Amino acid sequence: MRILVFGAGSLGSLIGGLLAATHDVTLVGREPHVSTVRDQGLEITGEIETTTYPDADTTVPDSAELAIVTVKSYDTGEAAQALRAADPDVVLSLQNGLGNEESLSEPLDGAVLAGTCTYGARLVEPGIVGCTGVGTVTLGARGGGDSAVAERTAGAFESADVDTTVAADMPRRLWEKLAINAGINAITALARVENGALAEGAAGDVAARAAAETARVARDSGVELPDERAIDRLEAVVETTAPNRSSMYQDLEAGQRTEIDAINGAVCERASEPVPINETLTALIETWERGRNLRS
Ligand SMILES: NC(=O)C1=CN([C@@H]2O[C@H](COP(=O)(O)OP(=O)(O)OC[C@H]3O[C@@H](n4cnc5c(N)ncnc54)[C@H](O)[C@@H]3O)[C@@H](O)[C@H]2O)C=CC1
Ligand SMILES: CC(C)(CO)C(=O)C(=O)O
Repeated sequence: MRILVFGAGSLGSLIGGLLAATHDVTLVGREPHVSTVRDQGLEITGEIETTTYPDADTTVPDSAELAIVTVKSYDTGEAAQALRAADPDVVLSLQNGLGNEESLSEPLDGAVLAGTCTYGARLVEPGIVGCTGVGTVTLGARGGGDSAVAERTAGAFESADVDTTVAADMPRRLWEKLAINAGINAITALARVENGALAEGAAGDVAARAAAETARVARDSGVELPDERAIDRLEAVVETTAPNRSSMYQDLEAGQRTEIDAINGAVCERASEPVPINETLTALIETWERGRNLRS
């Protein structure tokens, strides 16, 4: 399959690098990473050790069967505009947060699939990406239901040994992942603690309330997600990722913009009643970003 990965940072390089073992892959990213990959191949280290040879460029090729989007959520609009030149048959977002599929489907004609990914990735240096956790890609029709396009796409991932599940309930799965990120990311970033610090105590209670608020907004949006399920999933991820620094904590440490708008901000935006925990977390992270001139 001719695949383009838009956003060859940590996750895009890992997934694109793995897919390049059996597919014709182009990584679209920034210098000096793309030149290094073109000249020397992409080295994957950590829990998976291999080198593959995707093509790499700073602009999109003129066609693609599948475009996988792995930019940060605040860059999705720009990615969608850039992808118009490739006119991909199918577009798949593996990003965190809510709203990415909507931003992609507006300017693009191809089918847009929703996805989540529990692989862990970190760009170590140009040409080298670390796999910090072997996980699963879950994908399916963005509105839910069966999808032959999703089955074909999953087949392409499986043929490259990327563990993949096709789900007929992607809206619920996106909200479930959102509840986990809404509970963990901003709190660990503000308190400068690893995920495991939320296993007990006051911060853990606040995280559970953020996840429960998210579940309530999901139900108001027509997605069946009980509070208990959202909190159970949150607690399970806190336990399995206990030593991790959340992506938002890492963004704050690096002085970079966060995905707050697509996580806690997305809960606030869709809420028809007050969601005080999500509102507070959003306001605090936004204030930090403004102080750093990271948002207008
Ligand atoms: N890193 C991880 O382990 C995981 C990340 N995610 C999600 O995946 C998404 C991406 O995360 P990361 O890979 O960590 O971020 P990242 O910042 O490492 O990668 C994004 C890359 O996109 C590139 N990019 C942005 N706009 C571009 C443009 N117009 N042209 C070319 N390149 C462009 C950036 O330069 C950057 O290298 C986020 O939504 C994140 O929450 C989800 C699961 C795991
Ligand atoms: C699941 C979790 C919270 C793992 O750290 C994550 O997705 C993130 O950090 O963005």
